[in-house]
Amino acid sequence: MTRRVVAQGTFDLIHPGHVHYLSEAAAMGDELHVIVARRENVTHKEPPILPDRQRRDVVDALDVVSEAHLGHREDIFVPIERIDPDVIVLGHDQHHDADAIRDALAARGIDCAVDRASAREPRYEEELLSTGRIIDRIVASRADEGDA
Ligand SMILES: Cc1cc2nc3c(=O)[nH]c(=O)nc-3n(C[C@H](O)[C@H](O)[C@H](O)COP(=O)(O)O)c2cc1C
Ligand SMILES: Nc1ncnc2c1ncn2[C@@H]1O[C@H](COP(=O)(O)OP(=O)(O)OP(=O)(O)O)[C@@H](O)[C@H]1O
Repeated sequence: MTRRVVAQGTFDLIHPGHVHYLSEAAAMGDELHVIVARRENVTHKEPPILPDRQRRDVVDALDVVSEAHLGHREDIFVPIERIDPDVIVLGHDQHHDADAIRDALAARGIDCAVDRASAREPRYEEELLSTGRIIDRIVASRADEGDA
């Protein structure tokens, strides 16, 4: 039987933290499906710079990813019902509560485990493992150039 795994996130500017998360999730099964958040649903932080389709296409092109799907606009469990995964792997810092997701899955009669991935720490001083921090670095560096 094919074991399907689901991972999810915004994936605005891809970095090694994303690669770590997706590789770890892929190793938990045979097929990795990634749900890429719609811009309108990224409300807990700055919205992504890149368009929905571009973020989906880049994630889809990664070797460890079987298929990347743009998320549903209103109901995050619609893609889950369609993909029918064996396990949903939350990112190490994703704000979603694992028990709340387990309860919602049970209420819909979806038999699926919920697990959490590990964090990847920087391996050298300058390594940036956060989209928000990469954008901050770009903005600061361009501002410095403007001052010069
Ligand atoms: C199980 C699960 C399913 C999700 N499905 C969707 C979805 O269908 N559409 C969507 O826009 N976001 C969906 N999300 C939410 C985003 O993937 C994401 O968690 C959030 O909006 C982006 O923030 P993050 O990159 O900090 O995780 C889902 C999240 C989880 C945990
Ligand atoms: N350093 C990291 N180690 C492990 N997983 C990571 C790392 N960075 C991001 N991820 C995971 O990748 C997924 C998508 O991350 P997301 O698109 O929110 O990017 P991000 O770099 O965490 O964003 P930001 O830092 O701007 O909030 C999330 O589940 C997140 O936990």
